[in-house]
Amino acid sequence: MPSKQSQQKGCAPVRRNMSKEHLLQELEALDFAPDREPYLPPPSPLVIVISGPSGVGKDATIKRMQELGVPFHFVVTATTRPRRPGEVHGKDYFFVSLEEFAEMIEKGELLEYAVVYGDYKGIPKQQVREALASGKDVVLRIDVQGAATIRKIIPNAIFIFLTAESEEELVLRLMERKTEPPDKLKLRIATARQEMKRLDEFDYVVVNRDGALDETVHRICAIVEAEKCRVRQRVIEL
Ligand SMILES: Nc1nc2c(ncn2[C@@H]2O[C@H](COP(=O)(O)OP(=O)(O)O)[C@@H](O)[C@H]2O)c(=O)[nH]1
Ligand SMILES: Nc1ncnc2c1ncn2[C@@H]1O[C@H](COP(=O)(O)OP(=O)(O)O)[C@@H](O)[C@H]1O
Repeated sequence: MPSKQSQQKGCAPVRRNMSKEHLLQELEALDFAPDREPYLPPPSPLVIVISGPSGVGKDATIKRMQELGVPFHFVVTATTRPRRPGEVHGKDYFFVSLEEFAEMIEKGELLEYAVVYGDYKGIPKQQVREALASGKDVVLRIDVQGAATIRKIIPNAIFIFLTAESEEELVLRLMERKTEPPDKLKLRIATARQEMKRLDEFDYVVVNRDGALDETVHRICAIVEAEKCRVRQRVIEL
């Protein structure tokens, strides 16, 4: 039963009266040497897919996680889409030509690729493999069709669907972002309507509420923490 004092502190750690060495000497005298091997191996590195319609806040969420020093490897994917103002090659995307992209496909360098809003996008396989081998959890920020492909290739990945509170909020964000001309905006909104119908292909859904980006980051980290406590670990074979 914790002492009155520790009860007052809540769950303060109960301090040992004797040093660990002293206790182990006593145990030795009893001719008993406990096994020092850890009971459990460290949790397996995870593949975390963050997907959802254009404009829900995938990029903003990942940028915020990076600012907060969340220790995931955020995969930089390849695209033939022209670079937007402020985007950096090798950071936001590997911006490549159509020929270069075709060569990546030819050489089998892509784990997955798709045409997304008229541009090619693809996941460099080696980058994912190296990140996992280094023991890091890997985040894939891909569209809904890409998530479906990854679910076939890496069934043990964790699939998180990010959404805005409403279609109106989504459209306002896309308009405010000013990255698409009106005709392309319409395509993204029409695509978003279809993508919202595929929510049940995912394991988790996180609503990225207006002005609550840190709450979104916290929720995603909480999902990953819980997944690391699974008895049956999601071991990734790639
Ligand atoms: N399938 C797939 N989708 C990707 C890949 N890289 C990025 N995407 C997704 O492509 C979609 C369009 O990305 P982008 O052109 O940056 O537009 P945004 O989503 O409006 O910022 C987004 O949902 C990205 O998550 C990839 O390698 N594969
Ligand atoms: N929680 C939020 N509250 C308000 N605006 C947001 C939030 N998350 C993202 N945004 C804004 O919405 C727009 C779309 O976000 P972005 O990360 O580009 O979406 P996606 O990568 O999913 O296309 C951006 O201008 C971004 O700054």
